[in-house]
Amino acid sequence: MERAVEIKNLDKSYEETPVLKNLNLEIPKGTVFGLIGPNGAGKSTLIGVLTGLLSFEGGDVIIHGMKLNARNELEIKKLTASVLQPPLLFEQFSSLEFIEYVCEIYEVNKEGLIEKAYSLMDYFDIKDFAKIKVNKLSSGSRKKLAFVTSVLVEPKLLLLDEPFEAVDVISIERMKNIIRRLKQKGVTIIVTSHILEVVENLCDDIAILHHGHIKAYLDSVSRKELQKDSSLHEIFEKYVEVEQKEEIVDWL
Ligand SMILES: Nc1ncnc2c1ncn2[C@@H]1O[C@H](COP(=O)(O)OP(=O)(O)OP(=O)(O)O)[C@@H](O)[C@H]1O
Repeated sequence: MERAVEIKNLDKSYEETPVLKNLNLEIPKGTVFGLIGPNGAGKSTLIGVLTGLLSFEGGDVIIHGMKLNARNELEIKKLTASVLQPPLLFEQFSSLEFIEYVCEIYEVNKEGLIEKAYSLMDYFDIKDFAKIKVNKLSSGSRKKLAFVTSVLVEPKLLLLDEPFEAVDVISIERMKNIIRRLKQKGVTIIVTSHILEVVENLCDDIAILHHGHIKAYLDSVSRKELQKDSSLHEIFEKYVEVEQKEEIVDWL
């Protein structure tokens, strides 16, 4: 199986604090990959490293066979799009101006682009905001605008950090439809989410990240085996060794 992403012995710290520790991970091409883990596990940091926005101290990150370094950075950025948490938007642009600006950076073919942008905005009920400034949008609409833009730049690798957070249930279903459609077209999608039901039914392989380590890698075979008797929620609890703390709120 070809790999979209290979991460070898990755070390990433913020100042003196290590966050990703000797992390190894391989993500198959053309799949939807779920990255789950408790708050502070390092999911956004890992996504940030993959976007090329965050530097790292040790190890190798290889995307589509290219090592992430100064020489390949631009080429890798061109084949990668992301929805970050919080989404990275330009506040003084209108939604449509933002889309057009990002598409220009990615050198997307302009023919039919506006029509495509409007149809996707319509699908996510943000068409009425096309001429509205980004800083006036609600948090859900901001997320949807970031998602729509990331689709329009036609990436080979799509990084989605909490794409469903703040998004209504109808739009979550529609995002899932688009993600499945992109997968059919051969795009690799990496998704982080705390909504395990969505991860469970959307993703192929799933990794559980905890304290900067991959605690479990669930591929289709191990998922079938483990999920015979347990839900993803139970598997998650097991791997992150959830501490029972009910007595702490006894006073309530
Ligand atoms: N810019 C930063 N400077 C210093 N520490 C940071 C910075 N960003 C994140 N951290 C720390 O790194 C650790 C991992 O954070 P990260 O945001 O990657 O986790 P996460 O798994 O995405 O969490 P969540 O589910 O809460 O979004 C946390 O301890 C966090 O406090």
